[in-house]
Amino acid sequence: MRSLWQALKLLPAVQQQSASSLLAPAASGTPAAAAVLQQARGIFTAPPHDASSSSSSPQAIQQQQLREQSTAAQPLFARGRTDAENQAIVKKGIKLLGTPMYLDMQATTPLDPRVVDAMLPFMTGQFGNPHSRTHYYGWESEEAMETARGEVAKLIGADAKEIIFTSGATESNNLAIKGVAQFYREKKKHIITTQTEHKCVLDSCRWLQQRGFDVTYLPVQKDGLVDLDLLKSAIRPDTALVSVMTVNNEIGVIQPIKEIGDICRSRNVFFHTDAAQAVGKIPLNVHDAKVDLMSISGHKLYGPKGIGAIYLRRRPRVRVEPLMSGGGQERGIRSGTVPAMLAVGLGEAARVSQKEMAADTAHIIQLEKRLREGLMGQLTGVELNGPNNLQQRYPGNLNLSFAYVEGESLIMGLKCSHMVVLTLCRYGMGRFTTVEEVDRAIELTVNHVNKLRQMSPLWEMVQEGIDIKTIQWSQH
Ligand SMILES: Cc1ncc(COP(=O)(O)O)c(C=O)c1O
Repeated sequence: MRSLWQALKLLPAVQQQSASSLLAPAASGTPAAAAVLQQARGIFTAPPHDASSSSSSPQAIQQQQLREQSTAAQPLFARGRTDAENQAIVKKGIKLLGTPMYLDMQATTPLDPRVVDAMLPFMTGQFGNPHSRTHYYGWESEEAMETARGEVAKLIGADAKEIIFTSGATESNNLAIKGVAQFYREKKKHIITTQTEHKCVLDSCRWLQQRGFDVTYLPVQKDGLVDLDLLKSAIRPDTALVSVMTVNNEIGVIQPIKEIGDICRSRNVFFHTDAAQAVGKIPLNVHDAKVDLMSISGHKLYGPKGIGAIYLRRRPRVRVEPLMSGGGQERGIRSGTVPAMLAVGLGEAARVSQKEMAADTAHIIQLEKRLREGLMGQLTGVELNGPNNLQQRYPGNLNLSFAYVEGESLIMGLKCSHMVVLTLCRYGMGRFTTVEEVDRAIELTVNHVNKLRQMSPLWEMVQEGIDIKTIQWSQH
């Protein structure tokens, strides 16, 4: 029946159009959508390492030319805006200081043009409810949703049946922590996590504590890593779940999830990892790491906001109590219509991330080195927060402390980074970050740190050779 309907192709013409033709009607039928997209709308470009650029077909050459034109003309942050819009932003003082730049990739990442392309048909003609079983519109949405599920699964070495779509990592973390705790509550009442988890993990644990569960919040070491001996000693016979994030959003530390997985499996405890900052950025395999539950966020891997997923292991099976009651979609674990368009975006983001991971990593490592060396070469009193090696730290997150500078003033001056606590500055780089953006960040940081230090009495003392650790500070 289904194939008959498919064969009939009863689709409005618009469904057959690509993103390029929808956005740039004059250019329809010409090159791949990503290239036309950027021409038509000024959307950011794919980086030079995009695999398609290596081909020498006329299409690929044209794509490359468009990319170069666009990259040269406008930095990422400005792309997609008119000059007047950029001017307005400058006036408002938002983010811009002369040259636009975006270095907050932990907060969110821009959509990859390939993702936009994949999603567009599902914003227009292909609008069916993926759970509608009786007509073609439903089936084609369902098929696209299942393809996307497969891509997400592939990226983390899972089976598609183990992937449940959610609204993002916040929901996935809530579902993992509250869901496991509540499902196994008759036998187990204890959860272990760390003090440096994302707020949605910590708040879910607090929520459980208010309902009679016990939670151990493990401290981390100076470099942000979990102490495995401490973890082992914290596990109790009634421990249901250990939740430790894969990559930390503030300092980029990569936790030893394989070792944690081994410990948990050997003690018969489920292991959940919030991998929002890791999926699509570093190689992950749920079997190698013996992960039982994994949280994924679409907008951290160049996919759309408002979609995410949770990996739930089938063998040995992990069960969760759903957070919501409803139509029983997603195997009864997550009721509510899956937004097929967003799921398709997440699937494409996962596919592209897998394909680009090596190139992304090489690109980001170069940028990180340039930024770190650029800052440390021109400023003294700069310290790296987190491990000083890229086996244990994601390079797209460079978190630095600037001594003798009040952090808030620095952040206000830079308008580029994210403030963690005073004197810390997080620089978040990704697939679309350019060398120009990094150089601009170096220039601005050096200028502002020097300016602020000139106003700092502490800095003056240090310059005079006074060891400020020996000073007795008055409380008045
Ligand atoms: C580590 C971590 N977990 C969870 C989240 C929440 O993700 P989402 O925005 O998809 O709910 C974030 C995003 O800031 C994050 O960095």
